[in-house]
Amino acid sequence: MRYISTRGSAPTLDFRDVTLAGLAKDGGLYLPESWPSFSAAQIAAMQGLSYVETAVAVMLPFVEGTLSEDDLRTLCTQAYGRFAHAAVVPLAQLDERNWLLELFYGPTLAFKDVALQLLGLLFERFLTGSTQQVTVVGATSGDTGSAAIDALAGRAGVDVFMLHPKGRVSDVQRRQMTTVIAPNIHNIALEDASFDDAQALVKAMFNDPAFSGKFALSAVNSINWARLMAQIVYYFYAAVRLGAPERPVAFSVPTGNFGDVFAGYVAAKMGLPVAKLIVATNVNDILHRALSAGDYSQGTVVPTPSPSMDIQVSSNFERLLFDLGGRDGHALADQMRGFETSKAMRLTNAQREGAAALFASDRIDLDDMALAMRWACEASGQVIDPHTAIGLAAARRADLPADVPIVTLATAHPAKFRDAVERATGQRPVLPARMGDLFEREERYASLPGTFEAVTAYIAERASAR
Ligand SMILES: Cc1ncc(COP(=O)(O)O)c(C=O)c1O
Ligand SMILES: N[C@@H](CCOP(=O)(O)O)C(=O)O
Repeated sequence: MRYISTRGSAPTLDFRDVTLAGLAKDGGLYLPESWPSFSAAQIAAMQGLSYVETAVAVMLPFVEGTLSEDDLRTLCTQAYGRFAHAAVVPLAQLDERNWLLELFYGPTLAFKDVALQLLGLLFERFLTGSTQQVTVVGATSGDTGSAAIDALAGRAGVDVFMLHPKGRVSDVQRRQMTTVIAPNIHNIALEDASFDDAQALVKAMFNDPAFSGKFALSAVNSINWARLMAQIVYYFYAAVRLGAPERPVAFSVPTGNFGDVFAGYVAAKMGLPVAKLIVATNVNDILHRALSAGDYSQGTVVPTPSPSMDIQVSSNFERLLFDLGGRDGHALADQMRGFETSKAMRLTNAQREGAAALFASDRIDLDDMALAMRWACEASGQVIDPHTAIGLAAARRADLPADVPIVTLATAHPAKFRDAVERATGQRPVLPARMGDLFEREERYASLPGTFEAVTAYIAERASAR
């Protein structure tokens, strides 16, 4: 499989190089040059497969030419062996039509582990025995950072610099990052910054050829294709358990950077019968405005109890616009440059019509989020986190035929956001025993102004030039 950039002028890469590359050299995002597809019979054959075997079946076409089927199976067995549930990502039923896909049984209690546990092993595999060293620069609103740090701490050949907006992540999220004291892990709290500021800094570092070349930059955010590839798997895994390929299934996805739901789009492109992908945002609603009215314009980020979705520039939306717009990299590069200058953009008719065929969207405010948390408790005794609640609120008011099951992606364990959960439900979720002594551990991080100069100087002092 070869990978191409959304902006049409970066070199095409194989799976190994795309995994280590991060942002493409033309500022675009990589994606496969064509979508692999499965027949109904091949999807039916996934019924009854374990999570690991489903992962091998779904991901094999994407790694072709770089990893053998046995290599992929070994990596998936190791990655998903760390999950604290035999099903890896179990389904829980809420009522006749609503289901939760619980994606938070990994080491850091959020769906990011599903992809990052595998990505950590892929980095190790691709760097072991080579003289290549990489510097991972990442931006996080809490969950990517903790999952990436768990996956990469202590690994040879990789330094990690993780930027989070100071004071805008939960205490559990922050401690999961800042208490990992490994020589290759560097946490940076950006003062007076949002996640968007952190993400913009990461992209600026990639777009500075001198800096990115000198330090061999690499990415763990969902700009990295391998992140999304690993997330496609659970759409197949859930849908075949609920009757696919005979029965279409809808998914409601709490959304920020559009990575998780883009993986659902890819699953549909690969032949999975997806009735609808519901894009659920909090009040930081750029994606809802884009999908419902064609208006992709950046607002000011408002801090909410679902901090991981406090995002107003959704990186992976570019991948969707590219695919829906006929994969014209030069036209998309113009459109994205316009957005970068004016902070606003209109979707083309082709993009709007293409999106409307598969996507619905909703914006969930604080009251509706809290109502969904209380409903889940009352309907089935489930305590859910604020991000999952946003997905569930959107699922419950989606306009879909009554016989279509709706799977809400449960993206984080409620204990990661225990203050917000307690405020909404009166119940304080307890951190799983495997989180051990998180609140007793020493924290270590640097506080820096959110400027390119301050952050690159900090990285340059600590990362060795390659
Ligand atoms: C708990 C949680 N839910 C939902 C999201 C949104 O996912 P995405 O950015 O892939 O849209 C995130 C962060 O990305 C998250 O950490
Ligand atoms: N919600 C994310 C933000 C980064 O998104 P990513 O999927 O692009 O890594 C987080 O928790 O850090």
